[in-house]
Amino acid sequence: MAFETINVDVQDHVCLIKLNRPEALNALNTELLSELATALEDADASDKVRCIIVTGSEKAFAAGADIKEMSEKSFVDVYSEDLFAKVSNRIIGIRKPIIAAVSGYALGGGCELAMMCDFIIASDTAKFGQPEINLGVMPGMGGSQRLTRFIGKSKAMDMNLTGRFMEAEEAERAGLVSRVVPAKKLMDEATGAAQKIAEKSQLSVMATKEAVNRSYEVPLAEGLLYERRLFHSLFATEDQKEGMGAFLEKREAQFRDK
Ligand SMILES: CC(C)(O)CC(=O)SCCNC(=O)CCNC(=O)[C@H](O)C(C)(C)COP(=O)(O)OP(=O)(O)OC[C@H]1O[C@@H](n2cnc3c(N)ncnc32)[C@H](O)[C@@H]1OP(=O)(O)O
Repeated sequence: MAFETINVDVQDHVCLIKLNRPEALNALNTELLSELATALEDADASDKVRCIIVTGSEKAFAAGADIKEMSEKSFVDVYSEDLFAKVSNRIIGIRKPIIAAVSGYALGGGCELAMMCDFIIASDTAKFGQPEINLGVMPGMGGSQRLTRFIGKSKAMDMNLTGRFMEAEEAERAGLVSRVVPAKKLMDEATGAAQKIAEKSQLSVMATKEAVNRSYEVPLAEGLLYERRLFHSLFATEDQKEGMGAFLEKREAQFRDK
């Protein structure tokens, strides 16, 4: 499928989705959000893809929702369309792992998009923020909820209420970002991580993603039970026999996703 606002490339089982509206710092308009969700769903359904990377440009992962597009909307428009919720639900429904490779600005919806991915690898130039407060609104795609769970109330309040940007190093310390690397090495680092994931059994990868995400939704006892059930269920797979057998035989495992 041909897309106008994103580029999609699949190599070695890794699908790279690059946001491509440089003239607007990858501002998330309706077209881009819809193309992104479609590309993610395509990758999720493809046998050729085992891990997904979402990235932007060196200057901007995404500078937020498209303010030009939003500026004329009324309550009735945004309430009826509910665009951000619809797109968010499509993104969080993806079962394969998604890495956000963030360089430059990840603001508003850009920061929220990165947080919907499974983990964030940032370049040392990355800047995260929820500056919606400066526009007379507030986050509408998870910035008041996910950010608070990721970095705690105090920092989330600070970012949401002052609209300040958080540099990569602080974001790593706060737990928003898993690794920070020099800008030039960002894509190598993200691709390396994606390839590592792509070598594992898809069954244990998907179950692990499901279990970690579950921890944000349910009390600990329920989460632990969910984890245990998934752990037990993996013993019904050939990949469990292969993984443990390979360890004992001191060889590389050859997973078949069965
Ligand atoms: C999803 C929700 C519901 O949570 C809501 C949101 O996401 S609201 C949006 C939140 N984001 C912002 O408020 C950030 C807005 N952008 C900026 O503050 C600045 O552009 C910057 C700090 C990221 C970069 O500044 P600078 O280097 O000076 O570049 P600019 O000249 O400002 O931008 C270049 C070009 O891009 C356009 N642009 C940037 N961001 C957006 C945006 N979010 N929507 C639409 N267009 C955007 C900007 O207007 C410039 O275009 P031209 O004026 O040159 O045509």
